[in-house]
Amino acid sequence: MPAPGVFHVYDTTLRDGAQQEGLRLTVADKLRIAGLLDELGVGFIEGGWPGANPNDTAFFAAAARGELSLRNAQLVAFGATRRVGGRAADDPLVAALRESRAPVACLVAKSHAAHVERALRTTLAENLAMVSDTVEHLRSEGMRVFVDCEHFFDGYRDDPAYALEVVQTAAEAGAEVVVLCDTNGGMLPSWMGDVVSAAGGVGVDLGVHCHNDTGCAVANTLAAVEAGVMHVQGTINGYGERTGNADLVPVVANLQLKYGWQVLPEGALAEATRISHAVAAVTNVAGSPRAPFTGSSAFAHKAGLHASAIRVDPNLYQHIDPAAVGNDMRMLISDMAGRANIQIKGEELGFDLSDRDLAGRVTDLVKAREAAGYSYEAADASFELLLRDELDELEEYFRVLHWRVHTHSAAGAPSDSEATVKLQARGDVQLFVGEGNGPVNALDHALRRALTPAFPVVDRYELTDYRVRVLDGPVGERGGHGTDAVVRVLIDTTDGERTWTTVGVGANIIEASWEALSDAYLHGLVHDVPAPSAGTSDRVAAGVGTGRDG
Ligand SMILES: CC(=O)SCCNC(=O)CCNC(=O)[C@H](O)C(C)(C)COP(=O)(O)OP(=O)(O)OC[C@H]1O[C@@H](n2cnc3c(N)ncnc32)[C@H](O)[C@@H]1OP(=O)(O)O
Ligand SMILES: CC(=O)C(=O)O
Repeated sequence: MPAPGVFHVYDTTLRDGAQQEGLRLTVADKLRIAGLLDELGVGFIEGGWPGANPNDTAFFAAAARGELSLRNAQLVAFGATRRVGGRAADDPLVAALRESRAPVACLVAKSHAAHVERALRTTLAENLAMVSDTVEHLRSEGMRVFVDCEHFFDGYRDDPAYALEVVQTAAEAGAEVVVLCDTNGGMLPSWMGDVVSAAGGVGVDLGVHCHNDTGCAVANTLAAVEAGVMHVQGTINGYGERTGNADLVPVVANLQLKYGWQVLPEGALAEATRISHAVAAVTNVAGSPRAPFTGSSAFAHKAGLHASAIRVDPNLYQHIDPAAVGNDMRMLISDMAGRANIQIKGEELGFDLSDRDLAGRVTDLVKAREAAGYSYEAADASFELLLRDELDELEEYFRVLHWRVHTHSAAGAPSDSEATVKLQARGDVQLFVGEGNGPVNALDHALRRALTPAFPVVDRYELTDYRVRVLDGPVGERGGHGTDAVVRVLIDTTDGERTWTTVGVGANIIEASWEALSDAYLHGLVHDVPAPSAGTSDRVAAGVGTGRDG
């Protein structure tokens, strides 16, 4: 396929993306996302619909005041053709497009005859007049104009002559690009080509805007490109109305890495994963871990057979080098692991597991522990502790002598928990009490206080997540159910820079939590403190700390 001359990468995250259920962007969010889109190197950023709501109007005003400076992209104001029976020059929403001071306007126009007659409730001729009047007016005001032909594909199937007449009218009025929209997202890739080719006969540059209702938004976009469109619209992380829009990163990654078209500035694609995740942090709507190219699982390998080939050459089980989109390969440890997974993961963690017997032993241990309910896939830190233990490289930072926790509740008052932890660290015995708003919270406070005299660094550790999963029971045994089931607890801990996850399993949720909790501290210490020798002493440093405010 020949490389295109001028190809438009057009992002509509701030307009159609914001039409996603549960997604709400402030002006500051929009400015931040626009900056990220510009870093990705898209050519056009559709900022919203000025005049339709105060937020979008304020965003364009902020951009016009210089609060947004774009290196690569042009800002686009979205709007509609003028109202039925009016004049574009007098239409308040058309005025808002002019006043947005964006250099480009993108107008949504009806192109499906049934929509004109039933939704717009006007004649086919008046709709054509609305298109030409609005395009000509904005062109005469010095704006570049693109036209989004809403429901184009459905409209073409119903009444091809009228759908093409709308394209022709927009082109003759001065639209630079006419965008064919699969508004209801019902198309399939093999249906795109003929329709795009027919519209191509009009002789104007065409674009495509696909929704994902058949799960084919990216494929439909690429099919339209193959049929000749030179302008692709999409959103970061596929955000958008209903099931979303075409995810722009897979679209551009496929164009660059598969077709060999340089559609983003040199080097920008390698920022795609960072930018996709940064946009998700602003929207507070996480992208899917399984998102092609940018998802955290996109290059994660679990199966033993895959890992054994990857050890020879990662390309044997990867369609691209993850670095091309700024992502990383990850090796997962689970009961589906073979020696190769363990060896690769071990090397990643800095251990030499080239010895096949040693790697085999660790593999068997992992499988046995997974059968008992442990899951190392999400708990890298516990896997590292298991590995160190098996290699005799796990020093005893502290020895727990005993712990206990109890919870009291009084009628009408919130329940309180109190935990006691007695341990030995750096030769001293520490006995501390912690209080908390639940048993795990109280245990955390007591353990932290007991460790602090020997290891002040633990003050930086913070538990950020705690997840419990009820399991069927160990393989081969009749599992408990309901309140006597085996549970798995996963705890995420951070020191402000690094985050690690530990796992605990037990029939008693408190015991499982204690295992995950004490391993979380142990893992932090292994990384932050040179290995001590535990030593012994009769000295008891006792104190009582209240965890609630600590
Ligand atoms: C396919 C897409 O996703 S396009 C983008 C859709 N995005 C949005 O709708 C979000 C922003 N929209 C809004 O804030 C509001 O709908 C507004 C401000 C645009 C209009 O609000 P209202 O004046 O209250 O009208 P309402 O939303 O009820 O109906 C839309 C009107 O626009 C008309 N209309 C629809 N498409 C077009 C079009 N392409 N050109 C001109 N008029 C149109 C409808 O016929 C209807 O007219 P009516 O008021 O005479 O019944
Ligand atoms: C314009 C647009 O968002 C659509 O047709 O889906």
